[in-house]
Amino acid sequence: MSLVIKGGTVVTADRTFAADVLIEGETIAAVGSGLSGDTVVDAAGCFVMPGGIDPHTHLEMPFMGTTTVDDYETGTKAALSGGTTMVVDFCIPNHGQSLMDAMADWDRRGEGAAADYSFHMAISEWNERVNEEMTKVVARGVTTFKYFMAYKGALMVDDAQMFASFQRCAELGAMPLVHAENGDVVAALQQHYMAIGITGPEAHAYSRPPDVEGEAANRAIMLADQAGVPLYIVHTSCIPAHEAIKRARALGKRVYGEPLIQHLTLDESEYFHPDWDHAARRVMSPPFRAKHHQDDLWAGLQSGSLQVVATDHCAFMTDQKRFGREDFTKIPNGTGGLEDRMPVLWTKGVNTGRLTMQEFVAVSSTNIAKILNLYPRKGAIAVGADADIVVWDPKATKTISAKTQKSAIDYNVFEGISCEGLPRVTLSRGEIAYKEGEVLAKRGRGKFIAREPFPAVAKAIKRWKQETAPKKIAR
Ligand SMILES: NC(=O)NCCC(=O)O
Ligand SMILES: [Zn+2]
Ligand SMILES: [Zn+2]
Repeated sequence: MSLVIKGGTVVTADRTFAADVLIEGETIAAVGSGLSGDTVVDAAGCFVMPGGIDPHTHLEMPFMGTTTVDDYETGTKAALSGGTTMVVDFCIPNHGQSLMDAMADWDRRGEGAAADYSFHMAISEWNERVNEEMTKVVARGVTTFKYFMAYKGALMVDDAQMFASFQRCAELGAMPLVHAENGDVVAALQQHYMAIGITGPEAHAYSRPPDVEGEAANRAIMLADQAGVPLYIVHTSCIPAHEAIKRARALGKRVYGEPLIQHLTLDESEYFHPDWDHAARRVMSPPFRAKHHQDDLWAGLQSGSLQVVATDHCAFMTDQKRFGREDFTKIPNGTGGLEDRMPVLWTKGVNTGRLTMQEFVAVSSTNIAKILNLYPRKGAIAVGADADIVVWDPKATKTISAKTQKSAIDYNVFEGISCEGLPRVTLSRGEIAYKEGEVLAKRGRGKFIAREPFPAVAKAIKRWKQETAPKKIAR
């Protein structure tokens, strides 16, 4: 069976051109003019782009005493409805749990996926067992490890643990990802605000100021450089963290930054809202920032110092947020965004002239496919690539509302935002997964995508370090 997407304009990260796209089975068989197939998808007036890849989600994740409500089924269906065809989710072992046991838990969760997915593995302790198990994790196709520099007493790791584990990443050709916030300072500031009686969601923002993120970003960059690994900094939300990344890149370090669609479009005033529920629903870490940080993040995407737009989709219901009614430190951290990332990014990015269409494709799909070693299987409109494609109607409009969303969450942090530019059809490995308002993809059709390590980067960094290492003077 073949399918042809006819009459559209193909947009990739580097080109825009009129072409049909022929799909045979799960992959792209031809890109050109006058193609025909058994099934025709009409793309007249539409852009045909690689499906989005969201590299930062927390589906059915136990966290802060509760579990996120979007599981792999509802989460990936929400993603498909918004033009995202792949997610990379965080596998987070319980304290003391073996990495491979945790992976088995996440494998079970992943069985519900309607779209393709992959994992990052969190490291929240360091010992011989973890050291050895990292090899098995990489052999399983999970080549990125996540380190939380915050969440003291729970997931947080210290510098010695990170450094040892980053060195192991270097040996394995794996890449570390960091949540960059100084967890000791956050914990102290949280205690301070509770002690002086500022117990509401506004204190969440007060206790996590931008410099706390900037310091941790700088520290993680230094540790990665000393260990000889590339580094990916998740949810880069503010000027100090972005400055750290810019400085590192200007010095030739392979450091990547990932702003979230929330940080690009929403600001800290949300936490000052008089309605407690409204403010608490927006509690996530790092918090939304003052507006001038947004301009800086957009500039990073424009200039290439930031490469990827993600969501950190971590959906807690209002009732779960209310666990922190008397104590903001108990509000589960996390917001939604999977189905809104692409429409909001298009509306606030392409429609305002902040991003070109090619830049949109780059930051929503192709760049992360390259960074995670998924390219060109994912993130490309090219012969042989998986047919993960979005047929994007730039004239279609909607106003975001929790009432009509696919996600299981009972509110939406983008509520009321009018979007112009939406998926008409989303294809996942050649199958029509979403069409004009309806998700057609079934639970369980999503596949786990194993990824290869990055030995070339590790080798290049190692070689350069040898080249530039301090040398004994022969006398
Ligand atoms: N971001 C957030 O607030 N929740 C999810 C966990 C994390 O990524 O820090
Ligand atoms: Zn985080
Ligand atoms: Zn996260």
